[in-house]
Amino acid sequence: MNTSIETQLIDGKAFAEKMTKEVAAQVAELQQTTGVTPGLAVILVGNDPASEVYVRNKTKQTHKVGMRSFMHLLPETTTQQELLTLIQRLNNDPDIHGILVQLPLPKHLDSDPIIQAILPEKDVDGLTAYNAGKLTLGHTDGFIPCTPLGCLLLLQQELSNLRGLNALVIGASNLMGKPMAQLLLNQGCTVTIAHIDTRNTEELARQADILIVATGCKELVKGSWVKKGAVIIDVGINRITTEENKVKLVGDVAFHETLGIASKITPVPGGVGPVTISCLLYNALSAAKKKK
Ligand SMILES: NC(=O)C1=CN([C@@H]2O[C@H](COP(=O)(O)OP(=O)(O)OC[C@H]3O[C@@H](n4cnc5c(N)ncnc54)[C@H](OP(=O)(O)O)[C@@H]3O)[C@@H](O)[C@H]2O)C=CC1
Ligand SMILES: Nc1nc(=O)c2c([nH]1)NC[C@@H]1CN(c3ccc(C(=O)N[C@@H](CCC(=O)O)C(=O)O)cc3)C=[N+]21
Ligand SMILES: [Mg+2]
Repeated sequence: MNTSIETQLIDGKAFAEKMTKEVAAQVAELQQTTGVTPGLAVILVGNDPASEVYVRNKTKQTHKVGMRSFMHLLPETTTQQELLTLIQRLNNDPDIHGILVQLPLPKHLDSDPIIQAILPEKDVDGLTAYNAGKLTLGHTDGFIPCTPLGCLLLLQQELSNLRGLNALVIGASNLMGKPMAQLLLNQGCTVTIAHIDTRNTEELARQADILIVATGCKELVKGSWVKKGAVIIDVGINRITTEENKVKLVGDVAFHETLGIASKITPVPGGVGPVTISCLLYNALSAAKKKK
């Protein structure tokens, strides 16, 4: 039988607006009670298209909630040492509570030592060994990477209980796939991670109740890969040029093919992206609160 079901869109934008309002109220309260204004420093080296989308929206939202935003737009030619020196300076600056280095960095830079130079208490992206270790151990007092945290919050809104569900995470980066899998495991899901060398990703996808895709390959996941009734979280941000010569964003899932098969899916744009930003603001607020 080939009956089609109604696929619901998960409104990340609306979720993010609610969360951002809550953060704004807490920023105002923190200011009143302690005089502290949370400050977030963002470092972007060169020009990665997905990072540019992120930086644009982030700067707007940071100001909207009453935080300070310190943008460091550095040329493609920046050296490893220059970047390390900047991070040292931000680590020592009491007005900066959170530091975020946009990934990927240009190829001539070695990103891991740069990330690890960030003080764990300012690591609002949750990428240092300290915070990644906290997540793995199930501690709840470290910083959780913003995108997987946002995906989890959306899933918790849509599904009352994640326990026992089969979850497939496609993509295994330190920024997204790995922490996502860990979060889902901590919630009681049976988790599988697929990556570039996985041989049967399609077959694994067909068994997944929850499908989370973060690969940077536009429209990788086809409708035929999706189990009927699955919940899909599409993390991909890919810029394409349409036949009418317009630039638009598409995800890592062939969105239209999943309609009638998935029970719920996050659109791109308007899905995970805005929630990532709210989670970043939330983490920056937490960093400032711990400092007071
Ligand atoms: N909406 C949002 O808020 C955010 C969106 N993004 C977007 O999500 C995507 C992924 O980001 P990120 O995790 O940082 O990217 P990375 O490039 O760091 O990681 C991609 C991962 O996907 C794997 N992969 C690549 N191609 C395939 C494939 N065909 N099949 C299975 N696995 C594959 C890679 O495997 P291997 O390493 O083995 O090559 C790697 O593990 C990007 O489009 C990015 O722009 C990212 C963060 C936030
Ligand atoms: N250290 C690090 N941490 C990251 O979290 C990180 C990163 N590097 N590098 C780049 C990716 C990408 N990313 C996005 C976040 C929000 C939107 C976003 O706001 N998206 C809107 C776009 C709306 C629009 O402008 O069209 C949406 O999807 O609706 C996009 C992309 C975070 N990333
Ligand atoms: Mg990356």
